[in-house]
Amino acid sequence: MSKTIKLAVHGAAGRMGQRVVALAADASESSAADFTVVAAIDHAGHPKIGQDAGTVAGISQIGVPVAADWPGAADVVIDFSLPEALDACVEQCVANAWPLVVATTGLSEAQKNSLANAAHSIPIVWAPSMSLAVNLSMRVAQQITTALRDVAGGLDIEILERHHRFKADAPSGTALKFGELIGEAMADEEPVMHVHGREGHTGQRTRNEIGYHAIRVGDNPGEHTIVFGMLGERIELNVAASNRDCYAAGALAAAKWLVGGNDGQPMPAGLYNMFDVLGMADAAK
Ligand SMILES: NC(=O)C1=CN([C@@H]2O[C@H](COP(=O)(O)OP(=O)(O)OC[C@H]3O[C@@H](n4cnc5c(N)ncnc54)[C@H](OP(=O)(O)O)[C@@H]3O)[C@@H](O)[C@H]2O)C=CC1
Ligand SMILES: O=C(O)C1=N[C@H](C(=O)O)C[C@H](O)C1
Repeated sequence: MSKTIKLAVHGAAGRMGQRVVALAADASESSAADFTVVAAIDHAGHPKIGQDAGTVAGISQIGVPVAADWPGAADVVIDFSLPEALDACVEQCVANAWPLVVATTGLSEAQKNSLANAAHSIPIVWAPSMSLAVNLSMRVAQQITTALRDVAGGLDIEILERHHRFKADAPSGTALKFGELIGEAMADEEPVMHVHGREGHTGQRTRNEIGYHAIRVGDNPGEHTIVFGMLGERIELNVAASNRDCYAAGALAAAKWLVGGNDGQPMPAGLYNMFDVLGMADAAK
């Protein structure tokens, strides 16, 4: 029998943590052959503490309780938690030399710096969206921006994102990443301004701004629309999740990549993203 990857899930009782546990452990899922869930970690006060993580995730029992303690051994950790929970997770991974996938969004600048520091000693994949379709759309958005940035009459770019009513951060990490990449592709002499919503007498829109609009409705698992507006026509690039499994599957792919790289060798310490995992790091920008 081939060796499976020992996976610890941080934020295991949450919406995303449950889907990671389910995809990693459910025998009907193709990725289950690769992983053994060895720890399902959440905070000590969580009402699901002590319950079987498989049951919590809506699958059959996996013999691993949701617990606040870290395991004695793991090959890799996937984190879908809260910004305030992330620091302890990073500390554990550094102390134990565990590779880490960070999916949590809404991180502070200090937390981004400490992730970069931690990546001197362990390999980390950090991305605001683990979805293949989203990451591919980011590359497409860069290409559209490059192609149209000097169009006669000018180009206006606005980012609309829709998420479920429970989401804690706005705009989404994905929207901010779209904006960062598009801003680089705008490559104007003037600095890009990131404008969050508009209200009142705003005056005319300037050329060098990117607008962000965060919509919170019902149970939407995540949708991003990038509007490229010109005089006379527009392009709308829309990427939408039907459920959370695109993110969970992407996180598992990232975990597998950290442990086995592209050639079966573990990835060295460093800060990686989903472009690296998906082989899109060098895609035309
Ligand atoms: N990169 C990507 O592809 C994606 C990223 N995300 C991001 O992942 C994060 C989680 O999303 P989601 O699953 O919807 O959120 P949830 O709130 O459903 O899940 C977070 C889980 O972490 C728990 N938690 C809180 N504090 C701690 C702690 N100190 N230690 C361990 N666990 C803790 C929460 O418990 P409690 O409920 O009691 O607070 C909850 O069970 C968000 O930042 C979201 O934006 C989401 C989807 C895709
Ligand atoms: O909270 C969510 O649900 C999601 N958050 C991520 C983000 O902030 O970009 C990714 C995805 O859109 C779902």
